[in-house]
Amino acid sequence: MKSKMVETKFTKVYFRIFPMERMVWDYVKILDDHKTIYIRCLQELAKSKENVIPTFWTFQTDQVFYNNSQKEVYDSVITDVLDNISQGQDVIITAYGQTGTGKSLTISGLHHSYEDRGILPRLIPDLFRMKKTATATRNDIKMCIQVSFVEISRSTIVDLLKPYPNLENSLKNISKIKVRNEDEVYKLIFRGEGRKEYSENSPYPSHLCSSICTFYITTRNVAMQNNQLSQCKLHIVDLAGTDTMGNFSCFFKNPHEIGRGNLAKTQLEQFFLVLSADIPEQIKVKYRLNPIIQYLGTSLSNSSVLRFIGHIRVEREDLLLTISMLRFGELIGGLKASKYEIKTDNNEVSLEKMHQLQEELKTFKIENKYNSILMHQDLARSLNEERFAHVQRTVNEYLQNKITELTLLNVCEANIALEILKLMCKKCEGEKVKDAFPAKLKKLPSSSNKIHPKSSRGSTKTSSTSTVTNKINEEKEKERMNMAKSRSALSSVKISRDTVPSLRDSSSKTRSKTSSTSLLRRSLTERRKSQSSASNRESRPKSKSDSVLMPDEIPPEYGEAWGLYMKEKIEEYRNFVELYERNELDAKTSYKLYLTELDNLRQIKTQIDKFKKIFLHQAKMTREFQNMDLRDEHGELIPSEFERCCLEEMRKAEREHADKQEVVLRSQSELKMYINICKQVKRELKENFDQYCREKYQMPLIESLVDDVTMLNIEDIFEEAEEEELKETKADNVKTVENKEMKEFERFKFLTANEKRKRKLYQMKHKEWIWY
Ligand SMILES: Nc1ncnc2c1ncn2[C@@H]1O[C@H](COP(=O)(O)OP(=O)(O)OP(=O)(O)O)[C@@H](O)[C@H]1O
Repeated sequence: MKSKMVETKFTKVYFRIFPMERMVWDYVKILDDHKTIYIRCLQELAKSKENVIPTFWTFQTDQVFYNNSQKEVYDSVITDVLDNISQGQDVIITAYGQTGTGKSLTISGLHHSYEDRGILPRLIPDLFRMKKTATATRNDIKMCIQVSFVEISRSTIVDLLKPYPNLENSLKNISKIKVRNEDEVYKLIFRGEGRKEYSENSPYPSHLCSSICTFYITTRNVAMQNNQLSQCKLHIVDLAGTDTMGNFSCFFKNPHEIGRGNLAKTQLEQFFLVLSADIPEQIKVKYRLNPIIQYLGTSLSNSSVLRFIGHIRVEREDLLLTISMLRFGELIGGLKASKYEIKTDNNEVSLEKMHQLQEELKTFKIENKYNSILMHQDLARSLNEERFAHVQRTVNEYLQNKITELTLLNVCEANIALEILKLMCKKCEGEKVKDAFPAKLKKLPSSSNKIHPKSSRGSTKTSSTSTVTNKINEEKEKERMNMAKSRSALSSVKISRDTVPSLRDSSSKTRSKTSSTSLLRRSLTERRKSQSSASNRESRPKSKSDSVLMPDEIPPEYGEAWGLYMKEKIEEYRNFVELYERNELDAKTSYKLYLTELDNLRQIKTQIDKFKKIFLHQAKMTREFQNMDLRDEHGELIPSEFERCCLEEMRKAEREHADKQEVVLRSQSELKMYINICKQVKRELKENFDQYCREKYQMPLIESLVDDVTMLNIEDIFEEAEEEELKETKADNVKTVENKEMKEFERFKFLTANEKRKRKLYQMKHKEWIWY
């Protein structure tokens, strides 16, 4: 395969400035070209140097975004990216920067409106459009898209495409899901978004770890043997925010969480330092310590398309971090170009291959023609009397051991030979020869009458000539002679079953006919032979109640007994179903209520934290600032009015929190109760069925199955509730929203919320309550 080596620079670095209500441009300036950015030298900001002429650091970028819409950012960053992907080149798009500067908004924007959706949701329809264009013109080209979505902290990897708890030990176990349309990807990423780790106390959904969404795009030419044309990866990375302890922007993060973000950025920086150095040997993946670098693997090299979007603030307190981000960008931007191999002549290759394949196809076609002539030729037309006589002779000789092999030219001859053999067998058993000749032979043309005994017999009715009769008699005599000879030979003839498929089939039919016993026993043996219970379930008639109360735990062997039970004990069965469905409905309602209450509880908790960490702190600072350290006669500090108000509000919220906890616990036990009733109904139904089996067949259900009612999976009920919700949202949206893509985006949002709840629920189930 020919290829072209090109030396190109694929790295681009962008910066997005966080907008403020009142922007102060004293420390940061942007040139009109929107590519050069100036940052005030920090040394000059010291008090002693207040009146010096300001000097600035200069940084060159590929574009600086300030007050740009999400669409503008997307259009700039994605230029050429889709072309690179279609050529099979790996792409990494990364957002990095200080905490709360808009990385997640740029990358996902999933928590925002459709208009403010980020790069990831905008790329999805474009990717599928690309797939459509690539496959539209050529039927032999197929493109497959798979998705992975992971969250990486200091040293652990979480698979966001699996339900919580989804911690993975190895990169090999990360799921890679094939997606066929936008809807499927949206569902996955919205769910994954909900499974991420968020800060509990931040005023916006702040991510504590880095996340990577990867698309694996494989193009194949199905007409070729070695059919993979290209395979590439598109990684979309949202790095954890970096920060400094004590900064107001990260008040909700603990030192561990801040350290995690800083470490990720520092290790990446180190890696790029080595990449940019002129070292002859590329760093091997196994030396990449950081899990993000390991995960990105060979995609993280200077021959891939790299798009880095730095996020910065321009306030004085953030300048140090801003400069650090710009320097990081400068380092990436300065990466040396590397040689990249582009397959330039796919068409040439495919043409060459195409010629070869066409030649092969020609040969196959001719071979196939001959085969079909030999296989399907009609007996009456193609097997003339000489040939028929020859077959008969050959079979006789074979039976008399004169020859060791039966040479037959086609299936027709084989059929005739078999018929003759069959006939011989019958003769051996003393049956009449006359009636035993195959019906097919009657149809032979009249020319064959001379030889064909049955046809000859027919012709005797009409023909009066003695020659014909004589010939018939001769034939009969001959036949008799042959039979006598062959009788002795026949005892030594062994016809292998493998060479006669029809024999094999008929014998199996006979076997199956004779193996019938009682209903249940037969059902047991037959069903045991069948492969999986899943396929059995598919073949069963499906009614709603059947799916509810003919659960997996009843073995498929009991299927027929279950059918009879449903007929005979229908009243009892209906009662069970009714009770089960009523409780299941109650469980669903109760679950929804429980989640709402849980949400309320969380909100109150956030409010309490806000009072504790922000308002009270502010009140205290204000009092200290105003030097209002008033003390009572016992020397106790008298709180200011502001502090008193905050304390009062906080206590009120704490009382509310305690009440809400009570409500949550109550709804939790209510939910448990409904689930237990459902389980009980199932158990009782099984016992009832077991009783029925004992009475009817004197055969109980397997003991362990009666006792062990599979845990009624609460997640199943919730999944169902979720699906219902999805349908409802879909229906609602159809009424209100016009735009199709917008509808899709908005209707999947609740999936994120649901996943967050599920994660919380899991954590709460496995955690002890903290009482205030
Ligand atoms: N360019 C912008 N325009 C308007 N709002 C913005 C912009 N950038 C960020 N925000 C807002 O700032 C808040 C923080 O944004 P976002 O969550 O994207 O930051 P982040 O860098 O991902 O934070 P973290 O590091 O904590 O995850 C959000 O409420 C977001 O809406």
